[in-house]
Amino acid sequence: MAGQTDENRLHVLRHAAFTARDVREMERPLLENGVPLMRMASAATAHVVAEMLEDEGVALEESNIVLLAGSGDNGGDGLFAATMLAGNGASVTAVAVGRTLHGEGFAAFVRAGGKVLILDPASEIPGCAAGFSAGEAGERLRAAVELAQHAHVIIDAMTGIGLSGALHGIAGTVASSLGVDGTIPDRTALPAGDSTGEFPLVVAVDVPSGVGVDDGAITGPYIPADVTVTFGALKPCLMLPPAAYACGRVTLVDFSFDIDGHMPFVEAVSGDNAAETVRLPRLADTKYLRGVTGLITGSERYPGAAVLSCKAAAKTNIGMIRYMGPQVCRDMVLDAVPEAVLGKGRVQAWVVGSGVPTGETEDDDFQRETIAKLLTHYALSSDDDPDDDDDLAYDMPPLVVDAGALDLLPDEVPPQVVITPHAGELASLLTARGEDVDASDVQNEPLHWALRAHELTGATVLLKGAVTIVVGEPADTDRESDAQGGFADDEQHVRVVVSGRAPAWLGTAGAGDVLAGMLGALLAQQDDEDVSAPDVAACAAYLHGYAAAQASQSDQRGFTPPTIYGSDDRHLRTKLGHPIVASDVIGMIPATFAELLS
Ligand SMILES: NC(=O)C1=CN([C@@H]2O[C@H](COP(=O)(O)OP(=O)(O)OC[C@H]3O[C@@H](n4cnc5c(N)ncnc54)[C@H](OP(=O)(O)O)[C@@H]3O)[C@@H](O)[C@H]2O)[C@@H](O)CC1
Ligand SMILES: Nc1ncnc2c1ncn2[C@@H]1O[C@H](COP(=O)(O)OP(=O)(O)O)[C@@H](O)[C@H]1O
Ligand SMILES: [K+]
Repeated sequence: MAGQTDENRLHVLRHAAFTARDVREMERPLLENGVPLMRMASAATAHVVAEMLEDEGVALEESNIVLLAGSGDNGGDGLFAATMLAGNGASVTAVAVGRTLHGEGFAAFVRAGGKVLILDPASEIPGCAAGFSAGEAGERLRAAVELAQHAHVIIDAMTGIGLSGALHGIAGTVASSLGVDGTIPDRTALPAGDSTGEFPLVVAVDVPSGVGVDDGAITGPYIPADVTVTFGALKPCLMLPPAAYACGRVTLVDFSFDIDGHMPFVEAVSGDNAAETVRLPRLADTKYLRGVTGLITGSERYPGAAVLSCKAAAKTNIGMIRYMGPQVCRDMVLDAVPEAVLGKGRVQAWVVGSGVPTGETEDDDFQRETIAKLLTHYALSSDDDPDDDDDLAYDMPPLVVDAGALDLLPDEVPPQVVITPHAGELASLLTARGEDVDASDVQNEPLHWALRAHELTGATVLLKGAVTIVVGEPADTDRESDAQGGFADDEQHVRVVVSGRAPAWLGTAGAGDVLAGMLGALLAQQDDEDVSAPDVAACAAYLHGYAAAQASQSDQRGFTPPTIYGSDDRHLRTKLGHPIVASDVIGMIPATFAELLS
């Protein structure tokens, strides 16, 4: 049984992220017992840096390393790591970006022969002359940036979980000179978060300094890392977009934290989770018991979306699909899926809007009218004044609202309504509700805006991207407290789940239609009320991503669970894969089920 427990713990460590506050709570008892966490953190960091140099064929004695050190414990971790590297022959310069340096770390570093460059004229670091002129401060800054640009490795230890707001001051200037300012990482998608191997390699200590630790937002300067060595537990920024794209490969140093005693703030779905949401056929099943999905998708303008959504749904383990749409779509759907049933009837879940143009257009009026009529059954009265119709809305089957149906969403809906926008669509939905936001704001702070959309509408929000974020209510939420406006006020009450299973090859026309169909089918087969809508939605994104990975033969993912420091699975370069079209993803759905269920 011990093995089983270890396996569970490992799964949680690799798929759950905890807020900075919880991480501090988890480290406290260990620190009180005198466990030398900083020494453990720095030894692991030094080891990872040495391994990276070895991988690139650079001997430690020949290497130039620049440590960017802040004045907190993150800088302390960096200084002790740098001490070990200097002690083993590396040439290491510590650049102090704050006014102070961790006392013991600094003393050890100097003893090991490390060099120090201080940038702040007002700094108070023993033995380092300060009070230099503004001109000299500028010279020193340029020299530090130049040194770092020509190093083999930059160790980024400016800020860790103690960051507040965007990086400012000297740390901010250093980060924007060496990295980027406020833009999301623009890098080639390589398997296992691999780097291109170009110097300087960047190793982030705990987290890349400057990214939003708890929300993964990018609002200021930071240095994208090739590798992040993180301590104790994953922080949300290592999992949430866009910060996760700035972390590179992640190594987690297990400090034996009491992870069971704390609620993760974000969880990444795994293959096991996805398999659990699949309803296995039963001996006495009928097509109706296996679930029926109704789709009102496609239009005269975009008939292909009807085919993609219907075919994807039909292949995602259900008994039947019903399709409603214009003649051209009906013909194409029947051609692609002769099993489809046309017209109205009982369903266990709906999918609406994929391939339906937004706004008023003549051709598609009928499609939008049908969707609008269906959506009225999901409209809730305002929070303060629940009425009997709300019960009917809560009793409606789950509904996926995609693309051209998003602007028809009622003001407030129950949580079995899952909206599936990309960043631009979420920005439009929020703008229509009075928020001042555009698509790039959503890309920079996706969690914030997904939470806002959930709070405003009550819907489960699936925000698409390389890492897809889903927010909504946990399974055990009771409706009475919702009606009193209880949800979303307290972030603990909101479930945040991500899936980063897909390779970037999936960013191709029609991929969203395929996801909508798969999600509709996965919702139709749920007969366990303990599974929350956000979990089902994230698992649909996982299955979709997995099928895309199979179709493109790619090992690249938006989020790769971390390697546990000290385990044997030292990183191997894996398959990059090849381009695909959305139909290829549908073709791989059966193989995905076979693989995940075996
Ligand atoms: N978890 C664990 O188990 C263990 C954790 N450990 C390590 O401790 C780290 C946490 O250390 P911490 O608490 O000292 O805070 P830290 O991240 O160094 O940040 C404070 C510094 O950042 C600065 N600063 C803040 N905001 C800023 C801004 N916007 N722009 C610019 N500067 C800003 C702030 O400056 P100030 O505001 O004081 O001027 C101060 O200098 C943690 O991440 C991990 O590495 C390990 O050693 C052991 C085990
Ligand atoms: N860089 C990426 N990496 C992985 N998956 C991606 C990436 N970009 C987009 N995707 C996925 O591809 C799909 C695109 O959907 P969408 O934008 O709605 O396309 P369409 O409207 O053409 O169907 C989403 O599931 C999204 O998560
Ligand atoms: K850092």
